Amino acid sequence: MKKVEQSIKDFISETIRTIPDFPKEGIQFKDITTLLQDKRALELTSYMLAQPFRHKSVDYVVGLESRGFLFGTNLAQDLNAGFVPVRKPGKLPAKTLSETYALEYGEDQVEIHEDAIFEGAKVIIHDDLIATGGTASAASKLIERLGGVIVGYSFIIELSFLNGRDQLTQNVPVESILIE
Ligand SMILES: O=P(O)(O)OC[C@H]1O[C@H](OP(=O)(O)OP(=O)(O)O)[C@H](O)[C@@H]1O
Ligand SMILES: Nc1ncnc2[nH]cnc12
Repeated sequence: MKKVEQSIKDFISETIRTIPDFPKEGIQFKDITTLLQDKRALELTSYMLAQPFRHKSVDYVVGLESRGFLFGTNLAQDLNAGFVPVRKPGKLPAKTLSETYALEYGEDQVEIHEDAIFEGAKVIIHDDLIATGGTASAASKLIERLGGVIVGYSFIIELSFLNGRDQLTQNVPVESILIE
């Protein structure tokens, strides 16, 4: 990796704080609010998220509620794509598809508007963090049920010891700025 890229990663990493035992005992919670507060980290994170996909044709960036919304719309604009939210249950107003999944802590459900993407659309799934991969995998199923084609995954942080990437659609590039 280029030296400058590594120093950007080191800088971004330093702006993220780890909160022990939140929201449950044993979870080392990665808090990106401190990254968001820092205008340079904010700009560099946007830059680093877009970098691997700049020359790819992308129709939509799908952002996962809620922290996947923070950089998701910006990433969509950088890639000349639209933005589609995947939300927690009962939040989207029109007709939806749902998928249930297991979290690192607990269980949840995600939904997408059934008219959100067209058949054959090229989609990048973005979230702040991948842990077990349950959320991104459930979102992948929603997109594939709508006939979308996942062409990339984009995360700020990957907790690689949880092997979340094994849950994702195979043979699709997974781009994480920071791998722990
Ligand atoms: O890979 P997984 O094990 O599925 O975990 C990752 C998900 O967990 C966090 O979201 P959370 O459910 O805490 O919701 P929030 O973004 O609304 O805070 C994170 O932002 C990811 O969406
Ligand atoms: N350790 C963690 N930190 C922040 N968000 C998470 N979502 C799942 N696990 C997490």
